[in-house]
Amino acid sequence: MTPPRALTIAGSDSGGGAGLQADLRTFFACGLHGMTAVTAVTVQNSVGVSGYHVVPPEVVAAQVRAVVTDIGAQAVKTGMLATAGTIAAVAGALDEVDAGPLVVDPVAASMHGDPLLHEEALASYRSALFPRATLVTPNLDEVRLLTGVAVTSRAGQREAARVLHDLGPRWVLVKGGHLRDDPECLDLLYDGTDFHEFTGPRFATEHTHGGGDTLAAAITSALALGRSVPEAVAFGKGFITESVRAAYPLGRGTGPVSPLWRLTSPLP
Ligand SMILES: Nc1ncnc2c1ncn2[C@@H]1O[C@H](COP(=O)(O)OP(=O)(O)O)[C@@H](O)[C@H]1O
Ligand SMILES: Cc1ncc(COP(=O)(O)OP(=O)(O)O)c(N)n1
Repeated sequence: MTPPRALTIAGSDSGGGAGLQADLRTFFACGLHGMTAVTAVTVQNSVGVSGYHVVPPEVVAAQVRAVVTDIGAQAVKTGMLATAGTIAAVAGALDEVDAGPLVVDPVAASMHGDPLLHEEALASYRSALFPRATLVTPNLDEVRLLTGVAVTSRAGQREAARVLHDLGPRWVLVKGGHLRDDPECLDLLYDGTDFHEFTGPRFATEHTHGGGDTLAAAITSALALGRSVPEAVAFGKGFITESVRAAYPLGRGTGPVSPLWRLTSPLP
């Protein structure tokens, strides 16, 4: 039987921990057929990102059209989009096709602080992509860049969610992984009226590379399977919690979260 399909529009992480590699692993672990529109090729390992090459925006848009018009998609996720030109091309291509709910993870930098987005592209996120999004999933650094709101508490997450929702997305998920003094990890979902809190344990690990990608890809998977946004976020939160629990060290630096916890044991 043909499984449901999801598309990620994202950059490649040569180290395999984040970006489209994390998205594909997650789609696969959730039982979906995953597809990619590659936006950038990063030179990346467990220590950081030493450079990246941007794929021409028209090639990104062509990848989106090629897979959605032939194979079809029940949901789409965006990750590293890198430039204002790519954001405009992605918005234009998604307007031409029916690809289901759109989850926008507005990736701005790696967890090591290496920039993955041109500064002028922040305005394009606000004007071109957020109004089209079913859900946006910023971390607290991205919240500050996009809104100017510096979140230091759970109350601050609510304030930021209100400001982000005014930019046009149907739903906002303000992730709380960076509130390191909070003994739990609270992710806050907002639809302009009601707040929904999703809380999980905070594990004492530095190996959280690809965590934001994995959460957003798990939510995208559940949306592709027809779940509502609150149901999909509840699924995603459970999925990322187990993926952080299963994270492993890699190389000299930071290891990835592991969506593979959901699979059966490896080959004998
Ligand atoms: N140490 C941790 N233990 C458990 N969950 C975590 C931990 N760090 C982050 N998370 C969860 O991983 C997801 C992504 O977290 P966050 O760090 O906020 O965003 P990003 O990975 O995009 O920087 C969120 O669901 C967050 O609550
Ligand atoms: C190609 C690419 N896309 C996204 C990221 C961000 O991953 P990471 O640094 O682990 O941050 P979160 O996934 O936790 O938001 C990346 N490094 N490379």
